[in-house]
Amino acid sequence: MSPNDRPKKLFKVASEYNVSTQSIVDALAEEGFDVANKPNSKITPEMYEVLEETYGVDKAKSQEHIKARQEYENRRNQIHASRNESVSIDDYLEPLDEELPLEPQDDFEEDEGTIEGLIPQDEEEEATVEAEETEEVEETEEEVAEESEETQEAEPEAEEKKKEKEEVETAEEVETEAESEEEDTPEEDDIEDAEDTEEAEEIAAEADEEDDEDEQEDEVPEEDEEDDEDEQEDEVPEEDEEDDEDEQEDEVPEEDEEDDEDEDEEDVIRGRAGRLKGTKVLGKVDVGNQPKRRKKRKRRKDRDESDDDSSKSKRKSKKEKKKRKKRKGRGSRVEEEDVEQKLKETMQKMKSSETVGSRRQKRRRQRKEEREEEEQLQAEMEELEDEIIEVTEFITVSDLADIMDVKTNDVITTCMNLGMMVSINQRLDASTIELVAEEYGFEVEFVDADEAIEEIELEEDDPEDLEPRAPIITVMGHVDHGKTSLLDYIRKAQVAEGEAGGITQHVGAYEIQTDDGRNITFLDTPGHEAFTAMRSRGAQATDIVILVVAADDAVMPQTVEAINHAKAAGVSIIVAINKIDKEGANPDKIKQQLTEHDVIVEEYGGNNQVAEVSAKTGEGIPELLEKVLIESELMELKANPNRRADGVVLEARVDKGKGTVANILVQNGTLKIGDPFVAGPCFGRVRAMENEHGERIEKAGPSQPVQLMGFDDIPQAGDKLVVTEDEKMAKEVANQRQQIRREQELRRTKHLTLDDLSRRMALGEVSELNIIIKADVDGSIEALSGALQKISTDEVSVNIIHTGAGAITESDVLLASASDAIIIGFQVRPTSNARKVAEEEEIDIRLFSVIYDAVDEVKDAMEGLLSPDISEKLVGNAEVREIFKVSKVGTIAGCYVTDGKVLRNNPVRVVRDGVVIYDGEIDALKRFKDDVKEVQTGYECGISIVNYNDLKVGDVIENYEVVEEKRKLEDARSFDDAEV
Ligand SMILES: Nc1nc2c(ncn2[C@@H]2O[C@H](COP(=O)(O)OP(=O)(O)OP(=O)(O)O)[C@@H](O)[C@H]2O)c(=O)[nH]1
Repeated sequence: MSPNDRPKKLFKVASEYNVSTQSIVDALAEEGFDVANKPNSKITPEMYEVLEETYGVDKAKSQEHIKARQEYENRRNQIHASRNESVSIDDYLEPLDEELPLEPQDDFEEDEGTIEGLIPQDEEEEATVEAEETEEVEETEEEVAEESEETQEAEPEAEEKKKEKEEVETAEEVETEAESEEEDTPEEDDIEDAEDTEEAEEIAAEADEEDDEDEQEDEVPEEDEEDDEDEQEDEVPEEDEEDDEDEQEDEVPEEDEEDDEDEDEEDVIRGRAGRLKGTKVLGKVDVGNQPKRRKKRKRRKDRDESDDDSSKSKRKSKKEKKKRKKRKGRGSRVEEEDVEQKLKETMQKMKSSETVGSRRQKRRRQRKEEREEEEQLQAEMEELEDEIIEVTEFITVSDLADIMDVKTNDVITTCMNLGMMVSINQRLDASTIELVAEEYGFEVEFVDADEAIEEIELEEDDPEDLEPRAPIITVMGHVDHGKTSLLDYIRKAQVAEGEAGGITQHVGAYEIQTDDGRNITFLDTPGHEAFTAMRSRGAQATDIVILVVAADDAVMPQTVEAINHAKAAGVSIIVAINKIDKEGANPDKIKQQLTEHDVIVEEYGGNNQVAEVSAKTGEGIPELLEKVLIESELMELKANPNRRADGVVLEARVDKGKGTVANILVQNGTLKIGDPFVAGPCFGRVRAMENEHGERIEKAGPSQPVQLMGFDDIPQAGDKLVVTEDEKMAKEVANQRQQIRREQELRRTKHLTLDDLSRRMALGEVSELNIIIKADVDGSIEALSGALQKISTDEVSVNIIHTGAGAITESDVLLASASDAIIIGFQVRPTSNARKVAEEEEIDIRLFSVIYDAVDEVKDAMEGLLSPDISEKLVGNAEVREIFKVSKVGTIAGCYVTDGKVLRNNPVRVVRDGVVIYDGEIDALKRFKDDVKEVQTGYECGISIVNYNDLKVGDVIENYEVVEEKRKLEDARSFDDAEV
């Protein structure tokens, strides 16, 4: 996934642009994006684009700055590196042809070849040995150079130079001492003063090597300038890249002040010296001075005494060779020029070889860098992977700490810093987990506990195995429009005819057969309540809804509700315009009215089939059934009867004789006697099955309703029943589900609430906020839904699934439950039934008297800022039972306190038929003739309201108080964000 496809978090984007989160929020707000100033707020690619436009220039500038800085650093490093490499003499030589295709070793052989010309044949062997030694030294010294380079890169230049000088001095000392065999060991102490022990050891080792060479040289009888030259040559291989110009130049004149003739040779020597590195060489230069020689001589003397004859003779021959060479060099001018020429050529080639050498070094360094880079990248990748933690919601503080590998106390402290007091075993909700994890640099992926343990995977059917199945129908419609009559008619007409004895028992659904032998299954609980109650448990049994509308009536509130419920479930709607036998039946009017609710019948160019029927006469019913079958064909409803069955529990109860029985609708596969199954948190084995006629059956195929026995416990309507491989598995899954259900019941609210919204958003569970609006009048509904729809964000869109005027009913609550919606009531109240169901189903009902309060509250919830400082609390209700008109005083309502209590000083609202009609204050609260401060439930009282005399019997006087709520975590968080 490209980074642009994925929303970024606000705080990351802020740090990317190096601006405050508030600035980002403001900038986005200007462009119409509403983003909460929370670190974890998601910045979508679209917002990111906007920010790129706003801050892109700054970002580019800062990137340029970074780039410039990097370039500067690179340049600086290069200078360092090249200084280390180029301590060579090359800098003082003519520029050389880079093209020379030379490998160092070959070059060297070639060099030797060239040297051959000037070195007598018998010296060739020695020259080769020397060359090999040089190679070795070069290799070692490259490594040393690399190390020293690394060290030096970190040092300021001035210091570095100083250090180099110190090194030179140290090395000189080392070298000087190294000349003496006896002093070889103690010298290491000095070397340790140099920057690297390892390097120093090498220095020592090389010093030893040089000793050998020097010894050989020293055996030359005449110790004069020629000796110096030899020495110089021997030193050459050890010249370090780090050597600096001055040092190099200083050495030479010191060594060879008088020897003008050897000037060119000196150049040559410098060239060779440059190729080989090592601070020790510089020491050697000094060693070339008198004291060194003296030491050498002394040592030679010692050696002479101890060495055996063979070594003596060997050295002698070498010395002689050298002597001859020198003398030869001196002997003729022409030869000298030749030598000069040859040496120059040699140097050129050597220079090339050196270039190759340094290239090799560069390559090596490059490879090293590449390797390091790769390793770093790898480490980063691993780190990134490590950064994502997978947790289930409601993990305890200590478990979270364990997963993040931090101390529990630290997590507790972090929570405190975030404004939460938590204990070690406290379970954290999703948004808190995310916030805490973020503090430790972790990204959270929530794993659904249900998913985590769900072991039953329903395998996909091969399309070839699928066979058409009967459609499953639910009949819905407004009260008294004829749902039951229609179902009854169909049942009697279609079932009673075909089956002897008709339907003898209630199995929640029944199958009918049309004249041409095709089956239709009807769920026999009409109305959307049952349908929605089932759906609210995650089960959808219905394929098609028959929407019954009485032709002599009109599209009524429950018709609209039924439409909304069906649409929310994504179920096809077939309209049955009933009671066409009645006078005044006007099917066209119904069709027209339905279009207003997006149910457009075919003749009006829509997709909804319509049948005009009479449940009384049976007219049009065959056509209706035909249309149902056409619809089911269009829907290609198919199932595979040859597999393990799955289905849905329609209802369950305990039967005295049979034990737990449940009505099951088989949806796929074939359910057989003996099948082990799991249904929600229950499990069992099919002991017996009966059809709707009370007959025992051995098996039941797709779309077939059965009454099933064999449960270990009572399942709930809507639980999914799945046949498992064996009973053990069924038991395991059921147990796990039980555990999860228990935990879920303990921990989480069943349905979405505004308080819960930000948490659910953090879990990624909510992408739309479903709202049901109930208000006093249509005008309020429009205003409210318009305002609410506007606050949709990219993250969460506000989806108004149902609106209606009047009190909040049970049906509204059930729809909210099935669609995971919240209910917003504007100047209306829930009916007592609705209130009860809402409590059971944990549906969030919010009541408002000001439209903008409603909008603000939803907006705050979406931004995770919910928990208003001020809220209303219902104190009690009093029902108006009698009205007394008292002149000069006004209307006094004789009331009965139905619940809670009525307090004299609290504000009141007058609610009529679930709709708030007045909001005001109590003028007088009386028990008999006494003014009282409060009246408890079950007592009668007299209430008069300031400036309101229009009270009627049946009104409810709602007594409420305004409470100030403590700020919650979200608020604390928002303060923190403001500081970010
Ligand atoms: N004339 C005539 N009367 C009908 C027809 N269908 C239903 N009725 C009558 O309408 C009344 C209500 O019918 P029900 O079937 O109870 O209506 P319902 O929609 O099931 O009503 P609830 O169960 O209260 O929701 C009954 O008195 C029926 O006899 C019809 O097609 N024609």
